[in-house]
Amino acid sequence: MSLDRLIEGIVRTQNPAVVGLDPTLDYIPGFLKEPFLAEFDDPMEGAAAAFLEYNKRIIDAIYDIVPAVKPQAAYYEALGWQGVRALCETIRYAKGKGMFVITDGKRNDIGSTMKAYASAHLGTFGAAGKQAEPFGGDALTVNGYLGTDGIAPLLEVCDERDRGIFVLVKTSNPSSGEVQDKLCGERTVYQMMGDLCETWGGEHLGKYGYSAVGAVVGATYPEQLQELRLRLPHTFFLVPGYGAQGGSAAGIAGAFDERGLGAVVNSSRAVLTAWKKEGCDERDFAGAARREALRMKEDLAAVNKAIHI
Ligand SMILES: O=C(O)c1cc(=O)[nH]c(=O)n1[C@@H]1O[C@H](COP(=O)(O)O)[C@@H](O)[C@H]1O
Repeated sequence: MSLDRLIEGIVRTQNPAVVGLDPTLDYIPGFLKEPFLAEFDDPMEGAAAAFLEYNKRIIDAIYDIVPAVKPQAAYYEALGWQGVRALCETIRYAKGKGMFVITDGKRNDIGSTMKAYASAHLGTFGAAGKQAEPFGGDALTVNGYLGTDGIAPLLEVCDERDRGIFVLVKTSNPSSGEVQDKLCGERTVYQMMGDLCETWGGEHLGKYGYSAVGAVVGATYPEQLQELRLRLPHTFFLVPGYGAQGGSAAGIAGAFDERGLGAVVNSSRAVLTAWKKEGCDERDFAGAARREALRMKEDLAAVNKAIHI
C-alpha cells in the first residue's frame, strides 16, 4: 500500500535514481534496429520489436545499480497496439529483474473511468483462479486535477496490491507556472495539490513514514523542491528534469530528508543516448547507459551521502 518497495530498492542500491525508458528509433543503434525494421512489413511492428529488445538490453545493463525504471506510455502508444504490447513486455521484463516500475501515464478522469485506469495499470483482470495483470506496473503517474473522486479508485488498488501513485504537483516544464504557480486563496496551486497528496496519503502510510501517494516535483525548480520537502513530510517525490532538461544534483539536494530518502530522481534521454554523447561504438550503447547511470549515482551521492532507513 505504499512506496516501501521503491524505498528498499533505493537503500539496497544506494541510488535514489530511476531510468526513464522513453525509446525512439533515433536512440536505437542501427545494428540493433535495422534487422527488426527489415523483418516486418508493418513499420510499427518492427519498431515495437526494436524498442523491446533495446529496453531489455538497457535493463540488463543497469538493474543491479538502479532500483527503478519509468517507461513513458506515449512513446509506446505512438506505435499503436504493437507499441502497447512492447510496453507491457518491458514492464514484465524489468519486474523479472527485481526493478520497481513506475508507469508514466499521467492518467486522470472521473471516478468510474479512473477505476478502469487503476485496474489496467496497477490491478488485475479476471476472477480468482484466472487472473492476470494488464500492464503490471508498481506505480502510476497521475493528474490530480479532477479532485478526490478521481484519485480514490487508485487508492483502493494501492491498498489491495501494494502499489503507489505519483501525482503531478510542480512539473519540470518551462510553462508549469502558468497554472501551478497561480494563487488560490493563500496557497499556490502546486502547494494546494501537494497538500492534497498529504491528505490522500494520510490513510495509506508505509513503514518508512511515506505514503502510497507520491508527488511529481521537477528538478528544474530547486526552491519549490526544498519548500515542498518541508511542507509534505509523508509524500515521496518523483523528480524528473535531471540531465536533459538541465536539472542538477545541487538543485535536487533539498528534495531529500535526513535519511537521504524522500525522492527518486529520473533521467531518460541522458541515459538512453549516452552512447551518442560518448561517441563510443554503437554496439556498446548499453555499456554507455550503465556508465551514465553510474555517473549520475556519484553526482547525486555528492549531495546526498548516506541513504538509510
Ligand atoms: O511525470 C513525469 O515523469 C514527468 C513530469 C514532469 O514534470 N516532467 C517530466 O519530464 N516528466 C517525464 O520525465 C521524463 C523526462 O525525460 P528526460 O528529460 O529525457 O530525462 C519524461 O518521460 C517526461 O514525460
